[in-house]
Amino acid sequence: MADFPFDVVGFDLDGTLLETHRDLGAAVNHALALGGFASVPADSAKDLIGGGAKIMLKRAIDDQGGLPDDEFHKLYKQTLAFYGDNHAVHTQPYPGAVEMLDELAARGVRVGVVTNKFEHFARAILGTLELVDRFDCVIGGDTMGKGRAKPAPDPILHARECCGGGRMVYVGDSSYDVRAARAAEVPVIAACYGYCDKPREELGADAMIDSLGELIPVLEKL
Ligand SMILES: O=C(O)COP(=O)(O)O
Ligand SMILES: [Mg+2]
Repeated sequence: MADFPFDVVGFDLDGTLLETHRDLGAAVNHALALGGFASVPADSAKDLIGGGAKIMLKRAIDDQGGLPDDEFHKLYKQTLAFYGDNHAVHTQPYPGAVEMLDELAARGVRVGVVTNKFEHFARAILGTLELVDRFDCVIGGDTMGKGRAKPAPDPILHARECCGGGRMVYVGDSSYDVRAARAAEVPVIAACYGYCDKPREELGADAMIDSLGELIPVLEKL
């Protein structure tokens, strides 16, 4: 509808649209076990998410003394292989996600995913959950090339272009998201129910939501 204030809404994936920490945690724990490290409790996995799988595994291993690069790399590959086979065992959309996407579609708003996950994982998960066709684009941490994932502005700007341009807002749960949106000069909403790596007031978003059901009313007031 013409009076909606945004033409495009960009969404982060982990901790914003999808609750993914149990599957990500299982992949990291698989690699930690192979490396002889202690596993991370499922809830603590939430604190490791935001910068992509490599940063997630690195944080977990560095907390236990670290590893030389070549050994780390082997475990990183094992993490990816495990996650590839087990990407949507426990993963599910947050409550209200589907209804909110329906509502945006009914209003003619275009939607894109901008995640730091590899694009093929994001597409596979959204495919398994039968959500992938709802998005006009899926931009992963590898889509734009090295050094151009969030917090760089590139993937958000690219998503806007893929969605036909216009007024965009971005929704994400971590400081990577807020920094990327700021760099892209796009307003940003913090998903405070997600895997926030900072206290909510310190994220520096333009508005905060505690559930996806709050998003559309918040956008209408922004
Ligand atoms: O997998 C991660 O660590 C980050 O993914 P996100 O950008 O969708 O939150
Ligand atoms: Mg996230």
